Amino acid sequence: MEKPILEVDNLRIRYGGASTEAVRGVSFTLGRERLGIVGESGSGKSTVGRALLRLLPGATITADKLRFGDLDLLTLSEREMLKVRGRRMSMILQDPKFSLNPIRRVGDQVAETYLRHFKCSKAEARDKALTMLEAVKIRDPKRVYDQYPHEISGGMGQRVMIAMMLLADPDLVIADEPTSALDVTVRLQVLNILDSLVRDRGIGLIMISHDLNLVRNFCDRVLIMYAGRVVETLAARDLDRAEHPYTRGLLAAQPRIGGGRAPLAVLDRQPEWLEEKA
Ligand SMILES: Nc1ncnc2c1ncn2[C@@H]1O[C@H](COP(=O)(O)OP(=O)(O)OP(=O)(O)O)[C@@H](O)[C@H]1O
Repeated sequence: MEKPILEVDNLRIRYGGASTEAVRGVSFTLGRERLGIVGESGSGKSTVGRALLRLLPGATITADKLRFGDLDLLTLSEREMLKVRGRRMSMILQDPKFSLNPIRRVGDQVAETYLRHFKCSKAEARDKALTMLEAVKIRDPKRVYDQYPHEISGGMGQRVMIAMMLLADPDLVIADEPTSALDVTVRLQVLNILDSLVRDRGIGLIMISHDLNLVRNFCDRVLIMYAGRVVETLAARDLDRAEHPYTRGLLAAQPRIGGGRAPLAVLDRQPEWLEEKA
């Protein structure tokens, strides 16, 4: 069997000063696949994603295992972590506006990412950046290269972020609600690009989302998180056969087109869902 890209065992995260853990014993492995993490707001999805990149200043992260390829993410020095972040492991966030520097041209920011990771001339980095903008289906890459972030649309911005990430050729991409700020057509384009990364480049992709329909259609497997723990893991195609009452509740709370005017189900939470061994 192929070695997993990521192995997470009993991951626990406590924000400084918090009385309870935000993540309570999460375990999963990731191969060259699309893994969805879903759950309501505050269930700990983003905290898990950021912990993998060790982007949680002030939080305490413990685990029985937190391995990324041959690296132990728990013991890696910050200096070594700098080589991993953005190079071997990347994150795409919901809104590219917060990730791009507003006062620098888009293309220069992409080229700079390449210069940061690889030794080459500025002209080579520019060529590489243009190739990558083209690879993410930006039609006029030379024009976009010279634009500022406020001059491009959200969908274009998201593709620029993906281009930046691709330059480094990562093994793992964590996409945190990457399409929720996009309209449906652009959303599909961005999903297609992410999908081809998994199929053509063999990366592992973690897709953090609120959207059960999205993960059902896009992912291979899904982790359902509730109050900091994984309550259920299942193949995306089996989502409708989920057994945990929380997952069933989430599914029942999805609005359906053509579903008539019946009131939406309200999730009735049970105290035992909070217990570590459900
Ligand atoms: N920087 C922080 N400091 C303290 N507590 C935090 C911080 N970030 C998140 N939390 C807490 O950790 C818990 C998990 O939050 P997290 O953002 O991971 O959830 P989420 O499932 O990703 O939610 P959302 O879908 O709204 O992004 C929440 O209780 C949240 O209030």
